[in-house]
Amino acid sequence: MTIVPPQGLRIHGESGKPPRGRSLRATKSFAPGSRIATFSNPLLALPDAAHTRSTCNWCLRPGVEKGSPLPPPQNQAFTSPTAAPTTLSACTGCRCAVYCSKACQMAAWRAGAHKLECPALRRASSRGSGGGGPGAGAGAGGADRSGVVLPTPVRAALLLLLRLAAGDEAVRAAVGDGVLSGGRRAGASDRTGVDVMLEGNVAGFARDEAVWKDLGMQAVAAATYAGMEGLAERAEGIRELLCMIQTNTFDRSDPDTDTGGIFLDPVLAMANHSCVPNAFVCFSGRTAILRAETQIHEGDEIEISYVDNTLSKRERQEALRLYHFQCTCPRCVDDLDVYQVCQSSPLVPLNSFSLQPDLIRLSDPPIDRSLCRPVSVASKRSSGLVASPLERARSQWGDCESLIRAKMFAVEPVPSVLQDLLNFYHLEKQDFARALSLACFLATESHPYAHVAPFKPWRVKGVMLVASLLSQTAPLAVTGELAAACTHRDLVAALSRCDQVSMCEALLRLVVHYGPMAHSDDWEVLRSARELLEDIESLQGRERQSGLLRAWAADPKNEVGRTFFERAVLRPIRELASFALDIASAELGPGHGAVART
Ligand SMILES: C[S@@+](CC[C@H](N)C(=O)[O-])C[C@H]1O[C@@H](n2cnc3c(N)ncnc32)[C@H](O)[C@@H]1O
Repeated sequence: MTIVPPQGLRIHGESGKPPRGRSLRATKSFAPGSRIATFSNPLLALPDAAHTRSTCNWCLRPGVEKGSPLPPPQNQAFTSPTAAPTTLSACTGCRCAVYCSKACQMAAWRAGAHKLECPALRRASSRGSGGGGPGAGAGAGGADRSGVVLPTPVRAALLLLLRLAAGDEAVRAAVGDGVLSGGRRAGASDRTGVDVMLEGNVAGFARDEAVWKDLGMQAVAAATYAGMEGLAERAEGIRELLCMIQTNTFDRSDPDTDTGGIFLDPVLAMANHSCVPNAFVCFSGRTAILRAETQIHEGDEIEISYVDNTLSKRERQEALRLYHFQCTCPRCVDDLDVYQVCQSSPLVPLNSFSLQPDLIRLSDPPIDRSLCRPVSVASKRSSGLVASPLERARSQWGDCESLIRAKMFAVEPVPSVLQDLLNFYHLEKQDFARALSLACFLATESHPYAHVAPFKPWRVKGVMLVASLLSQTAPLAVTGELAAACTHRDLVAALSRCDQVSMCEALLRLVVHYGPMAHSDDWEVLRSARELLEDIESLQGRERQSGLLRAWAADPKNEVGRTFFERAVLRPIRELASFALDIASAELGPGHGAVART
């Protein structure tokens, strides 16, 4: 079995060799936003336990299981407005895995080893019904009448174990033979010339007693369901396998498109981490796409960020603990904030076609660090225990105040708190005008500094959200219903003065331009934008505005098009954004609930 890295990439270095083991290197240059490589034959691509019944277990498309009640309405900004939910049917053998078509079921049976997994899942259902089987406490999962849903790492280990025992060479190259025997793992490089044996950081995991114990329970569960129980050494080998899974598996969750799952490819797993990465990974079904974030030259190491790299140093280091290394990237060494990273980024000029085309402002932001005190508990993660987005936002508002005084709107937790409040207005209260004001603020004052490349998925999604909210407020403004739906009189008045349709069209043109670089041509967000743009283009009487916006999109320096964009799009977006902080302070600050009415 020869593992060949995709064209444009090679694996460099030796496993376990300080300071960072092997790495991925570019064998040619890549421009920002370009596709470096596609990985479409992964070792593992599975829904996580929470999504096992709401995702096709082969193509990973979200859907609804036959006979289940429809889920609550999705965030319409990110899903195609005309798309009907995909129907999923359960495998009649295990009653656990669900598929969107016979073709997917067949593919999973043959290529995805469901043939091996199905009897093991049946075994798990019969032992674990009631949720009490081995490993049931090791993560999400549990049993119901439809068959057991195993915790994600247990199912991943089970599948790899079964494939290994069946002589699967790709699995053997990645995890070695020792997993089955408990002995030292045999190197794959002896046979293939390319060492893709996955790093497990076993000693690092073993240092944490609680984690080690949990991995041990998961190993016993996987061995039991695989029918391999009994050998203590084997459970040790499987615990090592679980360490490899933890270290190398990507989380492909995206709450905006309702996807959740894991992905493992032994070549992509060779990419090391940096908090100022030059590449990023996105997922489309069973495929991972590696894209250049900055200009990459031949010979450069490809570095991705394993964690949300807009977080503070302390939070990034906390999130990186799972990987057992100390990050020495320039951002960590000098403890740079997102504004400092942005100021020195070579990507700033790309923003001339964006919602923040003022390049001087990006390079020299109008912030005052002296007004900012250290944030005490800023953590998106630790606040996850708080019940609702609104409560979470309220609990963190205190940490935002000094950052807001310093005008550092791109530093966490400000963007997360405003996003939570936006979601509250959008999805719970359906106050689209207030949600729109917050979305305009984030898209102009936070996202461009935190994600300098305008093709970064988070930026594109932020623009799409503004467009989608405008598509909801525009008809309400025409019928006069906006004032009834939103009590903020000045905001409603400002919105009524705007040419909302032109604003929406301009934003959709940005999404359609950057979407393929952010992700792929069949990205849900892009599909949604194209549909909406088609609807707008078919509207009568807008030929002049559409012509000007087309000219601006074709050449952002075009004088006439640019002037129209600035007057009809940018200026109103800034005006709508100007209400955002008052809205937030009225809703989240002391005496909250006294929502501004003027
Ligand atoms: C997904 S693997 C990456 C490939 C790995 N270097 C190898 O040889 O298998 C993740 C592991 O690589 C190492 N690693 C990744 N980024 C690193 C960095 N910036 N500095 C030091 N070690 C790093 C850590 O051991 C981490 O747990």
